[in-house]
Amino acid sequence: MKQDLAAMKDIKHYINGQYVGSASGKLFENVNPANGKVISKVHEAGREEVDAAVQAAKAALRGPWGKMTLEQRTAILHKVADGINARFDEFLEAECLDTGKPKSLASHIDIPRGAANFKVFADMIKNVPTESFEMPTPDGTGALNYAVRRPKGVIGVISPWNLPLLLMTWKVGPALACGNTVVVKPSEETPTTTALLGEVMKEAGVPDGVYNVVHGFGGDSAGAYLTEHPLVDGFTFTGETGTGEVIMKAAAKGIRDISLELGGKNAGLVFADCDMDKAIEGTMRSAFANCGQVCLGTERVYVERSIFDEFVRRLKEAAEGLKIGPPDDADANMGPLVSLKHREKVLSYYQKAVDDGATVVTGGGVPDMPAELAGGAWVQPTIWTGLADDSAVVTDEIFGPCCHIRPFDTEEEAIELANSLPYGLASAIWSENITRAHRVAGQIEAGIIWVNSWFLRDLRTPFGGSKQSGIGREGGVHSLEFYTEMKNICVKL
Ligand SMILES: NC(=O)c1ccc[n+]([C@@H]2O[C@H](COP(=O)([O-])OP(=O)(O)OC[C@H]3O[C@@H](n4cnc5c(N)ncnc54)[C@H](O)[C@@H]3O)[C@@H](O)[C@H]2O)c1
Ligand SMILES: N/C(=C\C=C\C=O)C(=O)O
Repeated sequence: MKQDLAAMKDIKHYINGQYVGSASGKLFENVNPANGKVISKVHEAGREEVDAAVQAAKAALRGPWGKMTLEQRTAILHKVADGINARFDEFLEAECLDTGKPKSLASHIDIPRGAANFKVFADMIKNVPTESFEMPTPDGTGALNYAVRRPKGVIGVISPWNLPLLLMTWKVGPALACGNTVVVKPSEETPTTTALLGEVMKEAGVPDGVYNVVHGFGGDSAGAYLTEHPLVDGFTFTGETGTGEVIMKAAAKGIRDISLELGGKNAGLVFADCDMDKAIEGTMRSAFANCGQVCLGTERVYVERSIFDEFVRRLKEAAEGLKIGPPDDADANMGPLVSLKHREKVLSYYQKAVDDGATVVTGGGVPDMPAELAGGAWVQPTIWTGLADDSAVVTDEIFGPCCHIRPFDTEEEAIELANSLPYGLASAIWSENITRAHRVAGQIEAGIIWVNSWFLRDLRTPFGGSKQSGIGREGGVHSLEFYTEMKNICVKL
């Protein structure tokens, strides 16, 4: 059963505990974004494969998985986490081949969190209480109410390409901990680690049909077929806001619940009373980490006027100090974008910035790379100033290694600027005046606020976006709320 990575040249669906190809024989290419070379061929699921996966997931709810005790289920999820860690290097290699991200990044974030997401929720579900109420009744004997949690059923999981294993297991971990079964449709850009996880699930003792994977695209492909399937009981989606709208519409047919983690255009607020070293280090990571392909990243930086010139100069210095290179380059701290197609989008904004009159502080184009990497989706880390607040570069999510820096004069102005867009995902506030930091944090219209930090993650906390950045919260008990149905039982005494 064990397929090493080399065998993953032909990435099949994982349905009912088996790797299966598409009946249509339709395949698409999985390309290495660091050099443009084809890594593998991937089977594109038709309605037939998606139906087989959903039927397997439905049946598994009534099989051994549905009959297991909480202890048995959570013990298996710990084994899944151990299985990922036992094959750490394979997952690392697969993730970095698919995304081009530096191994130094994926080995600290993507893969460890891929395992942790199973352990955290296996432990959480064992310790979360429900509720009970005693009530009086006219005849004086009273009644007892108590609530119990039950799995929602078959969960459709649709995940993005920027943190493929992390963001997929951030959903699959709690979904399985709560006793559900899943059908996962990973991004067409990054299929491998989701496919590989099927082997780990099998080895850990996850019964067939509990974890299913179908590959393909969105509209008119596997993604849409999954959201249109009537036997799916709920959907959890992470991706672009526009895609979230489409999925929400599909979920409405049959009244299926949705959890949406969507796009953002996050603001960093840098006050003159900040610790400049911290603010530069944090803003540099939030603008350029993962080649700027992090939903929580900062693409808008608002800096108090008195320190504006110094901040711009130092962030320029930091950006120009980044080492751009392929995953195996131990010194690289920025890889390529995920695809040439995504690079076209990012470079169109680089051009738009110039057309709109921006000052290009640094970057704005494509770096010179060695011949063997010339086919990769490389871009320069880029900083702009001088754009109008309504420039598309300042209002649209670009999802690349770039940010626009704008001065402000008052706290009220900074808050108004931060809240000026329909997005509301995350924000970072840099100030050593803790009263001010708390005051400003309470007024920013976003789901996730960091003060003097960025991407510091406690997995028990509520994670999600406001406004057009999402619906619902993941993390801690908030995930359990989505992946279970609460049932109240009232007993007349
Ligand atoms: N809020 C968060 O936690 C979070 C985290 C990571 C990424 N994101 C967002 O994700 C986006 C980048 O990821 P992406 O480009 O993969 O997003 P995307 O919306 O293009 O695709 C995400 C997933 O949805 C699928 N999909 C696309 N159209 C579909 C349809 N009509 N029906 C069903 N499935 C469909 C894709 O195949 C992919 O698997 C950015 O906007 C980023 O902000 C948000
Ligand atoms: N959901 C999480 C990260 C999202 C990153 C977005 O690109 C997480 O850390 O749990």
